[in-house]
Amino acid sequence: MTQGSPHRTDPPEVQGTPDFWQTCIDQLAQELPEQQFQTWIKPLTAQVSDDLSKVTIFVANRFKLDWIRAQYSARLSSLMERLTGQPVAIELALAAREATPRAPMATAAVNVPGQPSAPSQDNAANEPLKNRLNAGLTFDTLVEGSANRMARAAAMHVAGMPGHLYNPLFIYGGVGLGKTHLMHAVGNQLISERANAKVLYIHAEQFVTDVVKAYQRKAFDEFKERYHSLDLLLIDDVQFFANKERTQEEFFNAFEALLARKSHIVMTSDTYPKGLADIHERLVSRFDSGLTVAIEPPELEMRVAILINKAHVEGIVMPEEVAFFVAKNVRSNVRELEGALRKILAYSRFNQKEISIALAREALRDLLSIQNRQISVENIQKTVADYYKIKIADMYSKKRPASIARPRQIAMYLAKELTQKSLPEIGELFGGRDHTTVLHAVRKIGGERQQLTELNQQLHVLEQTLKG
Ligand SMILES: Nc1ncnc2c1ncn2[C@@H]1O[C@H](COP(=O)(O)OP(=O)(O)OP(=O)(O)O)[C@@H](O)[C@H]1O
Repeated sequence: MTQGSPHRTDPPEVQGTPDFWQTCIDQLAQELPEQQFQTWIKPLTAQVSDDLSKVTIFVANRFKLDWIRAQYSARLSSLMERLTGQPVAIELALAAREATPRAPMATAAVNVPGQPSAPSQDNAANEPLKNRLNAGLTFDTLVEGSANRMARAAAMHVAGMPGHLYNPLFIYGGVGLGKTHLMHAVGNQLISERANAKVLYIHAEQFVTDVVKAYQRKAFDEFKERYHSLDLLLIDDVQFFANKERTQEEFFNAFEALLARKSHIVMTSDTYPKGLADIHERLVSRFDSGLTVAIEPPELEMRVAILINKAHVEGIVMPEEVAFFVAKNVRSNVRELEGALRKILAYSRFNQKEISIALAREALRDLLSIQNRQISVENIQKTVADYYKIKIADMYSKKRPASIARPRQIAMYLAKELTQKSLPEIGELFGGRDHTTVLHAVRKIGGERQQLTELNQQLHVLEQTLKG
C-alpha cells in the first residue's frame, strides 16, 4: 500500500490504526467487570500491523505483562480473531519507558491457536491442559462448497460421534484452504456437546517441542499422561514430523494408545499420507488407515459466498458484483481472500466511501498488479529451456538424457514453487506426466538445492528472472 503513483493519493495507513484497537477495547469494556477493565485493559496501548495480522500490546511493567498474558491473552486473541476473521498474532511488550537497557523492548508472544509460530511453547509442557481451541472457528462460520464438502461432512461426523468411523481423519490440501478451521470446528462442536471432553488442538511443531522438553526433563510419564488420555487429538500440519525420529516414535505411541481407548485423531497435512516425505512407513500407513480426504481450492461461487459471509460478520453488506470482482481476482486461497476483504473494508472505512467495484479495484491495486504478473508454467518452461539451452519441446518430450531431464526437473520444481498448480496439473503441462514424477522432481531438486551451491545459485537466477 505504500507505492502509489504520483497522481494518486495513497490510501491512509491502516498501521497503528486506533480504530481496530479501540474496537477491541470497547468490546472488552462491555464484556468485563468495570474494575477489571479499568485496572488491566484500559491502560494498555497497542500497535497494529498493516494487514491486522499482528498486534503488539504495550504493558507498563513485567508483573502486569505476566498477568495480562495469563488472564487475558486467550480472550484478546479470540476477540481479535472474531473481529478480523483470521488468527491474529499477539505480542506483549514492555512499554518503552519501563524497559531496562538490557531488554529495551522485551516481548512475549502469546499462544494464538492456529498460529503455530507464536512461541508460547516454552511453558507448554508445564501448563495445565488447555484445549487451545479457537472458539471462532466453527462449522457455522465455515462456508461449504464442493471444494470442502466431503471433508466437512466427515469432520461433522467425527464431531458428533468421535471414536467411531473415520479414525483417524486425515485432511490434506494447500495453504489457507481451511484445514485448521475445520479441525477447530470439530473440537468446538464436541466441547459444545460434551463440555468435559478432553480435547487438544496442537500444531505438529508444538508436539515436536513437547517431545524435546519431555526428553530433556526425563518427563515422559507426564507427556504420556497428557497425550494418551485425550478424547480427541487435533494435530495440524503433520508434515512437520519429517526427519524427527523421536517425535515420530512418540506420536506413534500416542496414536496407538488413543486408538486403543477409542479416542479420535484428526490430522492435517499439506499432502496425502503417501506423499509425506521422511516419515516412517508404519506411521504413514496408520495415517491412511481411517479416512483421507482432500480440501481443494474454493471455486468461484464459494469464494463469493465466503466474502459475503465474512463481510456480514463485520456488519457490512458486500454487494454481490463486488464479491464477484474480488473472487475472480483473488483465486489462490481463503486466507488471501480474507486479506483482500480486510483491505477493502479498511479502505472504505477510512475514506468513508461505499463499497463498489471501483473502490475494491483501488484498495487492491497492489495485489491486482501482482496477480497480473502471475507466473505461468509455460513461462517457467520457456525461461528454464532458454537458460539451459534446450528446446521448449523437450519440456514435454519423453527424452531422458540428463542434459534434458535435469532442466525439466528444475522446471517442474519451479512450477510447484512459483505457481498454485497442483502436482497432477503440473504433470499434465509437462507432456502428460504422472504426479509422482513431478513429486519426485520437486523433492530431488529441493533436496539438492540445500547441498549444491551452484544449483542453488542457478535457481535463484531463474526465480529472479521469473519474478521480474
Ligand atoms: N470454507 C471457508 N469458509 C470460511 N472461512 C474459511 C474457509 N476456508 C478457510 N477459511 C478461513 O481462511 C483462513 C485460512 O484457513 P486455515 O488457517 O484453516 O487454512 P489451512 O488450510 O489450515 O492453511 P495452512 O496450511 O496455511 O495452515 C482462516 O481464517 C479460515 O477461517
